[in-house]
Amino acid sequence: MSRLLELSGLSAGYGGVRALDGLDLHVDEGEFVVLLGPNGAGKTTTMKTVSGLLKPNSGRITFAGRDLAKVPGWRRAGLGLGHVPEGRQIFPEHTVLENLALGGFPTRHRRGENERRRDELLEIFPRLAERSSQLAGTLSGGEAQMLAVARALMAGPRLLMLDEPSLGLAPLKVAELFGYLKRLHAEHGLTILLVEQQAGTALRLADRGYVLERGRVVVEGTAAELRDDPRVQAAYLGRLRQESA
Ligand SMILES: Nc1ncnc2c1ncn2[C@@H]1O[C@H](COP(=O)(O)OP(=O)(O)OP(=O)(O)O)[C@@H](O)[C@H]1O
Repeated sequence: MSRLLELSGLSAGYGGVRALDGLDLHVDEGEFVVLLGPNGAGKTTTMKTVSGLLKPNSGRITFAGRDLAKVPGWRRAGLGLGHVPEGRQIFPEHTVLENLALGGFPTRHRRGENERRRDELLEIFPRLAERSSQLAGTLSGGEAQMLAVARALMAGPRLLMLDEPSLGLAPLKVAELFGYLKRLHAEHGLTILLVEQQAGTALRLADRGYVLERGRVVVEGTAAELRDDPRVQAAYLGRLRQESA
């Protein structure tokens, strides 16, 4: 498996707040990797520095063999970096189809390619097909989250980063959304980096994971290793039990 994303010695922060403190992690092509950790550990900040929303203070981000230091944020989607940020950020005044069309914008595909991709995504997310002309602002939370994921996929990313997509969703909707992610990974070979508070669910889907604390990696391993790790169990056991109940 070839290395798709690599962060080495990454430090970043907000004014005087140090959010990432020498972070090292990687995602290989075709992997499903999860980032776990308590509130404020630096998970969202990690994604923001990768997508270019926040400039790191030091360290290096390499994507598909390319140092991202000199690649501005707005060009990173075109390189194959898809980011579904916390809070979805779809365009509420536009329809489902218009949101999808805007998602295809960063990559200049051949004529017809965006339409083909859109139709494929509407097949994967039939609920969006049923609501194709509905305004995005009137979708339910679960539908809006699916639209945010589908919109990011319109650009044909090599890596899809998702920041707590389960936030605010009812358990059944979380299961449905994660079912789609699993399928996109298993059947379409999509590489995924997922930030998730629901550790048990995330570790059932992922190949590998990292636990962050205070901007550093404190545990890393395969999903099975993380599930068996006493530190992960101590931090997440209640949640793991709850989720598997
Ligand atoms: N815009 C900001 N201004 C100042 N400090 C910030 C800002 N965003 C995040 N921080 C701080 O940076 C640290 C890391 O935050 P981050 O959002 O990356 O954590 P997280 O692991 O994603 O947390 P959560 O699980 O609560 O979303 C925290 O201490 C947070 O308070």
